[in-house]
Amino acid sequence: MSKTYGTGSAAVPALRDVSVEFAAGALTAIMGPSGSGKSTLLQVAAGLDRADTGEIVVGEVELSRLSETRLTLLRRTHIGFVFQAFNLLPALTAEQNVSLPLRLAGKRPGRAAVRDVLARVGLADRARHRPAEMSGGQQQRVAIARALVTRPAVLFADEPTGALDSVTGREVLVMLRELVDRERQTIIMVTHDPVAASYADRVVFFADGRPAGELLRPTAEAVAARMTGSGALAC
Ligand SMILES: Nc1ncnc2c1ncn2[C@@H]1O[C@H](COP(=O)(O)OP(=O)(O)OP(=O)(O)O)[C@@H](O)[C@H]1O
Repeated sequence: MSKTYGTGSAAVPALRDVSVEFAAGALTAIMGPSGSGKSTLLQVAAGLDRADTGEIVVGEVELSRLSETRLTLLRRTHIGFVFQAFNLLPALTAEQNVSLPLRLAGKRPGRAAVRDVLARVGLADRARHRPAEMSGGQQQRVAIARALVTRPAVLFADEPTGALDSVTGREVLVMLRELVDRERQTIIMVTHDPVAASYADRVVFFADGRPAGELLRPTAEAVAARMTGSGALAC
C-alpha cells in the first residue's frame, strides 16, 4: 500500500509501496525514526484512515473496498485501538468507559462481560473508579480493556507506554504479553522504546515509509543496537 499526505509541492509520502504481514496470535512491534510512517501504517491498517493504493486485509476482510459505513462497523467489532494518551472519558467509571464500544455498537453491555474484561487486565477491583482516581498504568489498562471488550481480531497500540514511567509501563507490557500468551490475542504496537519492543515476538523496523529490516525474538540490547546502526548484521 501507499499513502501520501497533501498534494503537489506539499505532498508528503508517508508509506511507499509497503508490503508487510503481521502474524495472528503474536505481538509485533513497529519501530523507526520519527516521521518514518509508523503511525500512518497503524491508522491505515486499523481502518481509521485510507491508503491511496493497495490492499489492507484483516483476517478475511479487505478494508479498502468497504464503504465508510461498513468500515465503521468492522472497526467497532474487529479492531481495537489504544493510544498513548489513554483517551478515557473522565466523568465515567472504568466500567462505563469499557462498556462504551458496546453501547456505540447498539448492544446492551452485560455487566458480567464488562467485569470479565476488567479482570483480564487485572482491574477487577477498580470497576467503580473514575480515571482521576487511578494511576496512569491503570488508566491505560482500562483503555486496553475498552479496546478488548468487543473481542477484536487485532489490537493496535500506538506507543501504549509512551506516557507511563518505566515501572507502570512494564506492568502494561507484561499484561499485553499475557494477552498474547494466554489468549492468542493479535497485537501490533508502535514503540520508540527498545525495552517495550523486547516484549514482542518480532520487531519490524521502518525507515522512510517502508519496512527496513526485522528482528525475531528481540532482546532490548539487539533492538537498541539495530536502532543505532551497530546491529545491522543482527537483522
Ligand atoms: N495529517 C498529516 N498531514 C500531513 N502530513 C502528515 C500527516 N500525518 C503525518 N504526516 C507526515 O507523514 C510522515 C509519516 O508520519 P507518521 O506520523 O506516520 O510517522 P511516525 O513514524 O509515526 O512518526 P513519530 O514517531 O514522530 O510519531 C511524516 O513526514 C509526517 O510529517
